[in-house]
Amino acid sequence: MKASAKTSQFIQAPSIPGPHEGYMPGFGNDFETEALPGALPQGMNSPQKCNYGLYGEQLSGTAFTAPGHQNERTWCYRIRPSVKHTHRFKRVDLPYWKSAPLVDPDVISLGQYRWDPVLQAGGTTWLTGMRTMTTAGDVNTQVGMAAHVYVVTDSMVDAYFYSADSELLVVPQQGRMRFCTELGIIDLAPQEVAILPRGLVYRVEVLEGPCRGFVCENYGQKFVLPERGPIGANCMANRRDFKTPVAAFEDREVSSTVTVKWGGQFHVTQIGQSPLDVVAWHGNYAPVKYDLNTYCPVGSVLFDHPDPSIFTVLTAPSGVPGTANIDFVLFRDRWMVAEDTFRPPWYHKNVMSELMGNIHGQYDAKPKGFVPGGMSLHNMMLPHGPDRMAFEGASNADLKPHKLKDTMSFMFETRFPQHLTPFAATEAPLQDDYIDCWGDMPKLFDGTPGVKG
Ligand SMILES: O=C(O)Cc1cc(O)ccc1O
Ligand SMILES: [Fe+2]
Repeated sequence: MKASAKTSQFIQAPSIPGPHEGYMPGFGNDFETEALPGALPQGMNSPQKCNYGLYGEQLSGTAFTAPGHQNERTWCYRIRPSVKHTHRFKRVDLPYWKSAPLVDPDVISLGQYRWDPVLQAGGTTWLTGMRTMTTAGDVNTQVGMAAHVYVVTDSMVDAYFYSADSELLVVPQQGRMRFCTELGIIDLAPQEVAILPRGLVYRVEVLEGPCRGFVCENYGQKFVLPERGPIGANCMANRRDFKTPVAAFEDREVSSTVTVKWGGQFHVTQIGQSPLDVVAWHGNYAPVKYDLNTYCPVGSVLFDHPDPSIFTVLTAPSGVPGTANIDFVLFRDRWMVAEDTFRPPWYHKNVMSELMGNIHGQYDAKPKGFVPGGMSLHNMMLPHGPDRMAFEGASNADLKPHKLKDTMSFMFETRFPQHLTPFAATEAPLQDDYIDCWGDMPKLFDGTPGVKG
């Protein structure tokens, strides 16, 4: 695949190996990083004059008075204050990037749905290539989420974006992208994920295209690591495997645009320079990436299939304990060892809504039809489970230890019903025959005791 033009023009301290290699480990740590020596004030946030003539500016990710363990903010030392970047807005239309609430009377959302991978002609950027599949909750009251699929072929050139509405969890499935952000650079490939915090300005470059993947747009409280409970201090996602970029900045005076998502609408402003001009920063509100292959799955070691919450990578709380606004759940390669057990996911009806995407390989409950790049939706209280082929295979399998190889799928699970967008219902490659995968499930019951089928 052809690499698109690269536009990164960052300046970093000579000791830092290179934009794509400079990351700091930890989740929610208090980091400090500077791209020029001495740019970061020590012992205080607001000196009368900052070194290098920089401006000090705070980015508040939570309310000032949020409890200490949730309070997130970052102090930026930048060439210009952000207010010089973003004013005099004009409304722009990005017709495929939708926000909740969006309940189209012509669209039926209840049901079991599955889509083939979305394909698109070229010429799309991070903004124009975003296609909303479902929305849930309400962007204005900051509850719920949207699930998107993107196809991106072109880099954003002198064009920048931020979402005031949401943090974005990015799950690439194909291609490689670079997120050039105010706080540093994240390179992202399939089987990695990134979180772009609410309010953070960035542009997206295509390193190897076309790029396709999924985005969970979280309108609510930020993603955190789930409680491990009796599992203890280790396994599942470990904090040190999350990587936050070191400071990197651009000092470029060139006519540019900043597009802002705010209240479900998009607005653009024209500026005369790159807004990625943060030379140094410290704080705990920052973008992060995570390699899904570092996720240490814990599962059944004797019998039965535990609830999939055992595979939660990240959870965005809703305010109701244990009932997430969003859980991000990973089904990766692992050993299946349970004895005398139907090993795939059980048949299920759920108060939560389950949107799944396939990143790589085959999913055990759906050996056919749920392909990499594809998505499925099993909405609130809509039954689902293994298809006939998976049921028959697993009911008759020789239950020796078996490794599920070449498999990586995920779930965005929300407590709110997910509403299909018109794009998901009509333009996207919806599989009309999806529910037929259960249509010919045989009746095995014949009134007599004993094992059947
Ligand atoms: O395949 C699914 O739809 C998700 C799922 C996974 C699992 O391990 C148990 C139940 C369930 O619905
Ligand atoms: Fe389920």
